[in-house]
Amino acid sequence: MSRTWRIVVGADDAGLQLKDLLADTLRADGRVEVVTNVGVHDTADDRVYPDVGLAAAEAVARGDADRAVLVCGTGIGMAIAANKVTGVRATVAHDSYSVQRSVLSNDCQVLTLGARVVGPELARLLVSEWLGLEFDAGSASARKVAIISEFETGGDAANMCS
Ligand SMILES: O=C[C@H](O)[C@H](O)COP(=O)(O)O
Repeated sequence: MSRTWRIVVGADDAGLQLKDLLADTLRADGRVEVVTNVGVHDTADDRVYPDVGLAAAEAVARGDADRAVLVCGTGIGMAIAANKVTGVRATVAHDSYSVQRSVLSNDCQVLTLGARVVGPELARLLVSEWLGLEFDAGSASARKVAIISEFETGGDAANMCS
């Protein structure tokens, strides 16, 4: 069996319904150890995508969770917000190949989805596939991801290319 994951889920008002569906899907999956729902929890919650995306990404950066699934209207705002947190790599992806490469090429810990772009059943399928993927730190992709991490922590990323 593959490893198990601690997952944070979050959404803004546009992504609330899909986020709750995906939280249920994740909780029913044996590969998921725990799902932490950082909201929004209802339509009265006026937090917007950066509020939720940053909070979820910080949970991943702290090591409180392994990964996050974040939903807004397009997935774009959540990805932008999550990527501002040091050490976090997030992307929007609505197709199987991009979801796969986001992990295997880019070591993304955060998958973002657009509730106004992707249907619920495709979203559930993509999240299920995503759970089965794990970055290989010994792969040729690792050196490329390391350049980004080095830049992020103030290192001389340009010299890592030579
Ligand atoms: O990326 C942003 C999201 O799609 C959000 O749900 C909608 O943002 P907007 O209301 O600014 O268009």
